[in-house]
Amino acid sequence: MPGSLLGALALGRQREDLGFPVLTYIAQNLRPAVQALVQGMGTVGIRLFVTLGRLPGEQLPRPPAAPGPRAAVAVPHPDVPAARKPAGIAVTLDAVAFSYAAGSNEVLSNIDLRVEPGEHIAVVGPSGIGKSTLASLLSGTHRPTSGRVRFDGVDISAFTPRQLAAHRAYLPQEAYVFTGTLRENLLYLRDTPVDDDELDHTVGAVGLDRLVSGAGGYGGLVQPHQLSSGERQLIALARAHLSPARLTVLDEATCHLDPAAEARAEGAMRERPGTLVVIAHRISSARTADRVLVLDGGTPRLGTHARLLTESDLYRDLVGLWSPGGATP
Ligand SMILES: Nc1ncnc2c1ncn2[C@@H]1O[C@H](COP(=O)(O)OP(=O)(O)OP(=O)(O)O)[C@@H](O)[C@H]1O
Repeated sequence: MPGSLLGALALGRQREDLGFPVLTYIAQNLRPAVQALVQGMGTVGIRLFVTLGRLPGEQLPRPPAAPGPRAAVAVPHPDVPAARKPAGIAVTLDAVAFSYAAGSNEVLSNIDLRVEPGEHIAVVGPSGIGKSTLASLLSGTHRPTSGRVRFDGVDISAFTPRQLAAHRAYLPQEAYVFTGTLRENLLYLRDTPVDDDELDHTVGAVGLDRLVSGAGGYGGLVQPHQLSSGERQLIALARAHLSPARLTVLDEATCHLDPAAEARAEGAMRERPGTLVVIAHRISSARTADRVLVLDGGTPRLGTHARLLTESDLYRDLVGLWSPGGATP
């Protein structure tokens, strides 16, 4: 691998949680050719097949700061449990469109979406449909070509990277861990003191206990290259759990964890106060979400798992193919 690419990868790792996922950009640059090949084969079935590689199940073999023009209107959605409403950010997309280059096709067109404060949304859809692009737009790492993204009614296009980082934690697939103590790594997004009780709570909830004891406690030194991909993801998840962010966007941020570890970590993020958007890596993420956003290239559908099973052919296909025994809620 050329030195410059290694340097760029290192830079991407350094900045990912602050909204500069250079590594993600590099990875995405390699995607179009592969996805063009798959899409060129021209069947929805093939695209679903690729997507199901990201939604593995037990029975399937793994296949290859100024107020914006619109004030925040806190109208709770009836599907959102009342106990979780107060703590999170309301995220709205108004007629959002995005293309990666001037004159190229829009990856996302005319997207209207409102995520309620404290709500947990899972995003599903065929490979290459724009889920990661949506995650980047929601977290402010990409700016819409047209339309607006708002946090609590405020257009985020004027936010500085520091302001964005104060509002939301964005975790892409490749987790950033740096050489330093475990405590330094865990508190990287935190600007207020944390006592060991709080650290213990997060570590226990996310499932990082074994790594903490292996490191000899929070003062133990962490070397990124000595950790597995899953361990790095757990550190990044614990860091987000400890952060003040009221919006967390997980873009396949648990993909290197086994199903049990993923369920535990995602459960911890779900219990944490705040709004949560998960680009679903397994269909279990969709089952546990308040609502699921199905991207299919047309108008996105947003609904509960149960409702989508009856109303969305694509969603039913995804769930049914994941679980051949039947698409049961
Ligand atoms: N940096 C980029 N430059 C140009 N095109 C890109 C870039 N990143 C993604 N794309 C294209 O945008 C489209 C949507 O990609 P995106 O990664 O958002 O889809 P996805 O649904 O997350 O896919 P997957 O499930 O495979 O991860 C794809 O056609 C992809 O090739």
